[in-house]
Amino acid sequence: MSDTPKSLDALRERIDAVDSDILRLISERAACAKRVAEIKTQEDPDTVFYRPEREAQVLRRIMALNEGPLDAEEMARLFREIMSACLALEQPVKVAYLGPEGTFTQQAALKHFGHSAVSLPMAAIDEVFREVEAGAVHYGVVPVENSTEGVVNHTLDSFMDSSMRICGEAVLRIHQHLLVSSNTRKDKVSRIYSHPQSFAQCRKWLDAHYPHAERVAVASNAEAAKLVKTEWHSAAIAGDMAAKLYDLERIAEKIEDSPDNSTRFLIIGNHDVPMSGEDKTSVVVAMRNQPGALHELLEPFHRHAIDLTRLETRPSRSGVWNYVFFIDFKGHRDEPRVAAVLEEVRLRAADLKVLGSYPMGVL
Ligand SMILES: C=C(O[C@@H]1C=C(C(=O)O)C=C[C@H]1O)C(=O)O
Repeated sequence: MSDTPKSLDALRERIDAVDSDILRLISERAACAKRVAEIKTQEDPDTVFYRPEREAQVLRRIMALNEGPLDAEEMARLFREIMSACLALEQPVKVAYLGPEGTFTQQAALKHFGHSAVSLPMAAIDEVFREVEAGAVHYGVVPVENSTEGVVNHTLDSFMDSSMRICGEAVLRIHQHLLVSSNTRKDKVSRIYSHPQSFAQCRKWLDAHYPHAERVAVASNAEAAKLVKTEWHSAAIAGDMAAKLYDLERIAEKIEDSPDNSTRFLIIGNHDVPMSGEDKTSVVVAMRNQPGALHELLEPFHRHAIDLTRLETRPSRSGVWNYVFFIDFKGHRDEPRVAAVLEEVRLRAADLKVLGSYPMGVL
């Protein structure tokens, strides 16, 4: 900016003027979003205002237009919050997540929907599914895979019995910290609480730094953080949200063994999402138990040059030696190429369920 003023007073004056512009523009944007909501209501009185594909497009556009000095992700996060606030004017999105409060899943929910969403903690993954199914909330957020520890089987299994659709995904970088309370004797830590996944993600660090401490697995990191408050010889492994919520001190930060430790979460809802331009599709397929079944299943994807992003095998609950495959791939079910593959797979499979086509995670 060549016309940036030089003195402190002049710069502050300039910032005030820019803030007035930002304020006016955000208000103008909010008024437009309100008007969109009115039009949607006229078209369908029971409409859900939130549109995952449109929000993904807005964020991608902002990231592409951004020229700095803020980086594109930081800018998109700001716009994420503006959209969240605009939407809440009409109807805050209600989201159930795998709780308790302070878990990484809550962090993922707020990252995806913004802080104006109403987030409600559930005690178990199937409860999240049930809340969405019952219409008590608009969406649910559940973890599905971690880059270090692999798949969350419980989430995949829940899809087998449910008619819920996948409406989005969110990927979160996971940083684990060793936390203590103000009562803890830091030199006397003999017990560490955490969720089994977190222990697994920090195994080498723990072996090196606390080889003799007892490791006690609990239902969530937030639960671990809570327990530490009551014991002078205990510490917990958990993330930032739990540390803040329970007012704990980090005595060691980012103790995960892998520097790019991340977890993928799925947004579940009860409707199909239109194309956003960069989408993924998730399906579950049951194959007849015969030689070459997996090859037969994957061949159409290869022939149509469809990019598989994940393949998981789970034992089917019906029949001892039958397997089901969870497959994620790039593309939307409304694209002719994807529709053609799905049709071929349907003919070869004992059963095919499309869990959803949804925008690839933006943030
Ligand atoms: C304004 C709309 O409704 C909601 C708000 C959006 C926004 O603030 O940009 C985007 C999509 C919807 O979640 C819309 O559909 O365009």
